[in-house]
Amino acid sequence: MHGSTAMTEVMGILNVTPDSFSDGGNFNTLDKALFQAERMLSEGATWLDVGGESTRPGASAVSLEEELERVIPVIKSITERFAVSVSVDTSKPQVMTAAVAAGASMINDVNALRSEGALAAAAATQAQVCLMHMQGEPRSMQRNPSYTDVLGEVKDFLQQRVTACEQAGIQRSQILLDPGFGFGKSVQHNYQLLQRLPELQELGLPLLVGLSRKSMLGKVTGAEVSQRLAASVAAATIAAMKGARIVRVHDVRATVEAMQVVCATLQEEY
Ligand SMILES: Nc1nc2[nH]c(SCC(=O)O)nc2c(=O)[nH]1
Repeated sequence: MHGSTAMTEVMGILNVTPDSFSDGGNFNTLDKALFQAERMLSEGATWLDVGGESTRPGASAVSLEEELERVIPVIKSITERFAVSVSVDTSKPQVMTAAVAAGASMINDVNALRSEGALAAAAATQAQVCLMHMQGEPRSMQRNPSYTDVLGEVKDFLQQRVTACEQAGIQRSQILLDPGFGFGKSVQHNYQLLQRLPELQELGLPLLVGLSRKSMLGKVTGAEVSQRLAASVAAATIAAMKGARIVRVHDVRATVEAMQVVCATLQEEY
């Protein structure tokens, strides 16, 4: 029983890549992003994760200028208008610095601050930091992921990154950890990590997980990306029951209601 009186928080995904607002219409990217942000907040998200570079396997790289142009105006507008915590999904130190200056309060780095200058940039802000495990690079990570003990190796990697952060002057109280579902893992690896999530709690830091609409869910349901709501809510529920502090999702309303059921279940007293 991983009872915790605090309800698992829901982080809404706000991708500001060109294809993420391809629904036509005459709004510009910023307007669409603000509309989405407001909708996710009204649905109960307490975090919004703003990302300008897709980290899907095989995604093309985005220049620093382009990434700044995409995410900074959105982060600035959201934090000026709404009472919500914003994380920036980036691996570039310059984007980290600018995003926190624009109002972001978490740096969400799928590369766990391994880029040149990233540790120093994060340390210079007082922002929270999410360190995520990835085996290999987005371009090639899904070719042939292999582990002797996936949980043990993910845990060791995260511990090493925490140590690197502490040596750079980042406090443990600023750090969250993330096993990185889908980032250099087979379907089996992903489900082993989800099943053994409580063992990552032994690192003593809050866990953030991203399972929403991922291919590990498609593989077992046969559902297309847009048809993975039930599987995504189920996965978020399992993660929350196993101690996740934040779940990063596309479908905020449904997930918030699932978290309310988890919270009622894990409460000790009535
Ligand atoms: N912290 C964290 N950040 C993420 N950014 C993405 S992008 C791929 C997708 O959403 O399918 N996944 C994650 C995740 O799992 N954890």
